[in-house]
Parts: sequence; structure tokens; C-alpha cells
Amino acid sequence: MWDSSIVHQQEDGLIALRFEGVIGSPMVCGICVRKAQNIPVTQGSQEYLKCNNCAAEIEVSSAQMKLVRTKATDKYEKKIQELTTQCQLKTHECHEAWMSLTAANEQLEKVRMELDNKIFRTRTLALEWGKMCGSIGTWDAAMSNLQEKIKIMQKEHAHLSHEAHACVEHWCEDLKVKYSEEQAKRKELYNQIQDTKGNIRVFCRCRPLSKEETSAGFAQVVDFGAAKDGDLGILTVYVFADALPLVTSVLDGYNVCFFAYGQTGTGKTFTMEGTDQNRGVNYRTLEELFQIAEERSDSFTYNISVSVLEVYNEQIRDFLSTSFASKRLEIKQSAEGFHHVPGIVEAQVENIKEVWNVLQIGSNSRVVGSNNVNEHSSRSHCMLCIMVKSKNLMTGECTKSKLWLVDLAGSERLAKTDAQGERLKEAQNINKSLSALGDVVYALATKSSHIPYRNSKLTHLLQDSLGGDSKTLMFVQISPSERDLSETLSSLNFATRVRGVELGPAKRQVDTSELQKMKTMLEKARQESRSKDESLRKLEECLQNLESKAKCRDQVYKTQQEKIKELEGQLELKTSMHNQSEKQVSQLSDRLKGKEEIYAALQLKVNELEAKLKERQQSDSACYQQKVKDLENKLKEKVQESESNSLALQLKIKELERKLKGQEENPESIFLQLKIKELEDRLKEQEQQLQCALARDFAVAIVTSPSEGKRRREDKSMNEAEPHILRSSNSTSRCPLSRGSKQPRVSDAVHETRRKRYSRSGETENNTSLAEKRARKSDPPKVARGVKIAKPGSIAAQGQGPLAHKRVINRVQAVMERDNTKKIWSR
Ligand SMILES: Nc1ncnc2c1ncn2[C@@H]1O[C@H](COP(=O)(O)OP(=O)(O)OP(=O)(O)O)[C@@H](O)[C@H]1O
Repeated sequence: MWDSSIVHQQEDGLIALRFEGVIGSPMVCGICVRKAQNIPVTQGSQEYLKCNNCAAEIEVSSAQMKLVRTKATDKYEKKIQELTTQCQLKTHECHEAWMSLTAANEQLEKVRMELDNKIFRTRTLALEWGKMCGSIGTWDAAMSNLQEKIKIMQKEHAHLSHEAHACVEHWCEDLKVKYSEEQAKRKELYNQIQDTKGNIRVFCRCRPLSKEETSAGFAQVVDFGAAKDGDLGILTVYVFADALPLVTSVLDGYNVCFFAYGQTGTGKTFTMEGTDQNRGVNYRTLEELFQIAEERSDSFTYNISVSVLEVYNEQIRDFLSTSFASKRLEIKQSAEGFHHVPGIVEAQVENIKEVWNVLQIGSNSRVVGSNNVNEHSSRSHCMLCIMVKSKNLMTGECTKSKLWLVDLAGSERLAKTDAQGERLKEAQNINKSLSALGDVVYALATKSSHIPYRNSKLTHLLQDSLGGDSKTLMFVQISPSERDLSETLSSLNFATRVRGVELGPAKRQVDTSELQKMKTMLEKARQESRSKDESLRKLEECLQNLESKAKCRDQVYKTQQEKIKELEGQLELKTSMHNQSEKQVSQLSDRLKGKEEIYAALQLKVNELEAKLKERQQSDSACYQQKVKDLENKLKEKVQESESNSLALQLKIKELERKLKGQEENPESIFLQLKIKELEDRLKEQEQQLQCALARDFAVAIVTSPSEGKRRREDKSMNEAEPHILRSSNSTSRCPLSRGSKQPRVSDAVHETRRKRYSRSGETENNTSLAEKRARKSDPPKVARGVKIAKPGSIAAQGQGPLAHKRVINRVQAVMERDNTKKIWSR
């Protein structure tokens, strides 16, 4: 390497050499032309910076420029670092956002799964609820049915109990009341009977004188004034008043007989039948009978029937029968002792009107069957039989009684009438029946053991109503005329006999058949009652079972209701949780949307950065390729230069070795050795610098791995604003990365060069001598410049005289001073 002060290029392209400070004739043994090394100290190359304020160009040295660039590089490296950190932070945030999004999605999925499960459970619960409602409805229906049955049974039970109690209480109360009433009536009747001295009363009624009698001049012989003494009662106003209590007796179950006795024309029919204006005993009695029956309808039921018949010539004729002419009626006695006429018509009547109609029918039949009604009626016993069947609704007692209303035939004497034939027979039969009646009365009065009831049809028919077990009322009809005096006295005598009859207490005609029936019914009722009691007991047991079942079902129902409440609570809880989950889902959805927006923005940014990095990478790769080529060329040149230098240095070393041998004991040589060592160190440093620079360039050119692509793209995008700075920083920062891969190649090339050089000089590595070491350390150009003074052909190199030696020392000192000056500048 030639100093610029002595080597310069002329305008015509020739290189001129100028030797300064050289005495004698320097010999040029070889010229090596190469590009000057960029050494700041020796070269002193200048560069220009542009001021940011005034845009003026400022001249700075390359070292300063390097320092400035290094500072800028550091600054931009820091910026890059910051941007890298920010980018990493953003990437981290993106990653976190993505992770959060993923977690949110997972949470959302979990919430959706939970929601689906809850909806499923809710539906399952709804189905269970529906089933439970259905079963509860069935149970309710069964329960209501059972409750209805229980209610019906309870009602029946209550009704039966009420009936039983009512029967007992009402029966007792009514019995007491009615017993007291009956007692009072009985007492009254008893008093009346006692007053009349028996059960046969005799009312004597005397009609007034008729017009005929009056016109004929008959006087009235009946002394009504004498009747006031009590021996003869004549009722001129109202005969029936005292007969009413006997009507009550008929309804009480006693047999009663009203009959009218007396001479023909004395008013028997008038008394018994009466007229429309003046009703007779029959009508009044029946009227009273139905009235009392109506009054007793709440405690008694009465079955009243009417028969209308007559006894004529000892024959019984039924006026209600449509074929009475051919029908012969007989009197029979039933097993119970009652006397009745089998086949006789018994017309059922409900009221007095029906009775009156029946009586009219009988009266009409009487008219049809007789040519002379008046005569016929006078010679027959017209008999009206009212049969009363009663039932006490409280006691169930039944009675069967009869009321005879008899209009007797006239009792005139036969001698008086001088009857013959049929008329006589009629009169005899009338007398027979009336005599039989008298005999019966006599027998009753004399308390005879035999009562001749069967002596006539009349007494036979009236057997149940004449005598000790019955009550009898006789109306004695007399004529006030003196013409009928004897008949009147006869009738009064008869009445006196009848009145003298003292009958015992009347006997109620209890219907034993009814009693038997009632006993049967009672037994049946008892059996029914027992069966009902049994069924009632079963019903009670069933009721108890049902009640226990109802209690169990109530318990089940309560349990189900509690379960339903619990399920409803769970459902409400689930619903609230569901609502909360929906809210969370909506919140997470909102957050997810936000994250997605951020992610999209970041993705766009990443795409933009990737595109920029790609562009930059493309541009950088071309630049780096060019740079690598340049560096390769430079390396080749340096290798060549090094080889030439090594040759020159070998020569110099040989020369120096020769000189060294000569000056081994010279102190200057020691100094030179030290100096050589120092130069070797500095050469080493420069070599290292060179290797570093080469490795850096190689790394930039070669090391662009795919793994670093992304980071480089990011760096590129971040440093795109200042590309020249980024390139410089990359070469600097990535030097250590490339050192491992490329540096060995450079050092190998250098060592290979050296190895060739040593082999050329005939020396081996194993026989490394001090001279060889020196030769290896003499590579740096500065040493070469120092050695250049002692190059072949120079006086010092030839070892000629002390002056040359002095010059060498001076030269070495100058070199040392210059190196010192460089160190100071470098610092
Ligand atoms: N109390 C009286 N007041 C007014 N007139 C009476 C009374 N009693 C009877 N007579 C009249 O006497 C007449 C005879 O009466 P009634 O025919 O009733 O007698 P009798 O006893 O029934 O007769 P016979 O036995 O023939 O049937 C009738 O014209 C009747 O109107």
C-alpha cells in the first residue's frame, strides 16, 4: 500500500510515484495496485450530513458518521424494540382476546347446554306436572265420588237416625198428647154413660099434632111439662146433639147402633133421613163422621164403606146391588167373631157427598122394588151400615167397627090393622123381628147367659152392635094423638125396657187380622231393621275405610301438593336462572361482538403489516443480494491483496530475520520485537473487525430464515418509514446471529492463505519458529507500512551503518507516535 502523498493518479490515468525524503536511488522491485483500505486514521475519508434545520451539508468523518449512525441505529433499534414490544403486547392482547373469546364461546356453549338441560328438565317437570294433575284429577273425581257416596250414606244414616229418634220422640209425644185427649174423652163418655146408666139411651120424640088430627078434633095427650122432671125427655129443637159423641166412638173402634123405633107414621124416617131442609140422623152422623176423620187424618187413616140394605120378611136385600132380586144374602160370622153378609156391596166413600149419592142409589132401588113405597118402607127395616176401618199411624193399631143406622118398621099391633095374607105375613115378620129385638134387650137387661140374636135377621145383623161390646141409641117415635095412645104406651114401655138395660163397658173392636198383619209387618220390619242395621254397620265400616282411605289420599294429596310447590319453587328458580343465563348470554354476546370487532381490526392490521413486510422483504432481498455480491467481490480483492501482502511481508520477514540475527544482541532489536508484538496484536484486532464486518454482510445476505420472516416483516413494517436506518440496524444487530455460520469460513480462508504462504517459504506448521510467528503477525497494513521502511533495497534493510539504523529507529518512533495519535482520536 502506497501512501497517497507519494502515489497519485494523474489526469491521463497514469499512476505517478514520488519518493520524498529518500537519499540515493530507490529501487522499485514491484508495484501492487489495490483499493485503499477504509481506515479512518490513515485514510481520513470524509462524509456529509444534512442538517435538519438549515439543510446545510456538514462534513463529518467516517468515524463520527459511524458514531452518528450507531446512535441512530440504537435509537431506531430502541424504537423497533418498543414497536416490537407493542406489537408483542398487541399480539398478546389479541391472543388474550382470542382466548377470552374462546373462553366466552365455551362458557356460552356451556350456558346453552345448561339452558337446554334446564329447558328439557322444565319440559320434563311440565309433563310430570301434567301427569300429576291428571292423576290428581282422577283422585279428585274418585274422592268426590266417594265423598258423594259418603254424603249419601251419611244422609241415609242421619235420616234413619232422625226417623228412629222422631219415631220414638214423636210417637211418645203424640201418644202422651193423644192419650191425655183420649183419656179426657173417655172420661167424658164414661160420665155420660154413667149418667145414662148404661150404653143404651132412649130419646123420646113426640111429633106435633098433624092437621088431620087437629081437624078431626084430636087432643094432644103428651104432657111435655111432665118431661121436665126427667122421666121423659122430649127434644123439640135438636135431637142429634147428644148423639154426636157416639160418632166419635165409631171412629174410636166401637160398634154403634142408631135405630128408630115406633109406630108407623110417628116420624122414624123423618128422624133418620130427614129432609133437605132438616137433615136427619143419617146425614148428620155421617157428616160428623167424616169431619172427625178429617180432623184425625194426621194420626189415623180411615177406610169407610157404606152398605144399604133392608130386612123385609126376614130377608136381607142389598139396595146397592144391581141384582138384589135374585140374590139371597145370609149372615155369616167370621173367624174373628164379626158378623157380616158375604156378597153385600160395600161402597167406598170418602166424603159426605159420596155417602149421600150412595144413599140416593139405595133409595132409588127401594122405590124400583116396591109398588107402594110408603107402605113398603113401613113394613121393612131399612138399614144403613157404615163400616169403618181405622189405623193408628203412630201405634199401627187397627180397628174395624160398624155403625148401624136403622129405620125400623112400624110397631103397630096386628089386631088393630086386621091384616091378612101377605100383609099379615109382613106384620108377623115385623112383630117377630121387633119381638126378637125386645128379647135381646130383655136378655141384655136381665144379663141372661143367652142373647137370642139369631131369632130374627134384624137382631142377627145387629148382633155386633147390640149388646155389651157396643153402644146403642134408640129413637122411640110416638104419636101425640090419643088415637095412637096404646101404641104410644107400648113404645114407651119398650123404651123403658131398653133403657133399663145396663150394658158393661164397651169393647173396642180391634181388628185382630190387622193386628196379625201388623205383627207380621212388625216382624218383617224388625228383620228389615236388623238387615238395615247390618247394612248400616257395613256402611259405617265402609265409611270408616273410606275415611281412612280419604285420609291416606289427603296425605298423598298434601304430599303431592308439597311436591308441586317444591317443583314450582324449583321451576321459578330455574326460570330466574334461565333469565340470568339469558342475560349473561346477551352480555357475553355483546362482549363477543366487541372482541370480534377488535379481532377483525387487528386482523386487518396484521394483514396490512404482512403486506408491508412482504414488500419490504422483497426490496430488501434484492438489496442484500447486491450487497452480498459486492462483499464477495471485496473479499476476493482482500484475499488477493492479502496474498500479495503476505508475499511482500515474507520477503520483509526474511530480510528482517537476517537483520535480526545480526542484531540479536542489539537493544534496539528487543525494542523492535516488542513493537512487532504490539503490531501483531493490532493486526489481530483489525482481523477480527474485518471478520465481523464480513460475517455481518454474509448474515444480512444469507440469514433470512422462515422462522424469522414474520418478525422481520413486522420489523420491516415498523421501520418502513426509515429504510436505510433499518438496513443498517439489521446488519448490526444480526451480526452475532451470523457469526456462528459465516465467520469460520472467512477465518478459514485467511488461514488457508497463510498456510499456502508458509508452505511456499518451505516452512511447516510443526516447525514453527519465531520468524514464522513474526511473519503471521506482520499481516496488518500498518506493520507493512512500518516494514516498508525496511523493504528490500533500503539501507536499513541491508544493515548498512549506524545512520541507517538511526533512521529506522526514527521511523519506528514516528509510526508509534502516529498510532498513539490514532488511539487518542479513537477515544
Ligand atoms: N117431628 C116432626 N115434625 C113434623 N112432622 C113430622 C115429624 N115427625 C113426623 N112428621 C111427619 O109425620 C109423617 C109421618 O112421618 P114418617 O113417615 O116419618 O113416619 P114413620 O114412622 O116413618 O112411618 P112409617 O113407619 O110408615 O114409615 C110425615 O108426613 C112427617 O113429615
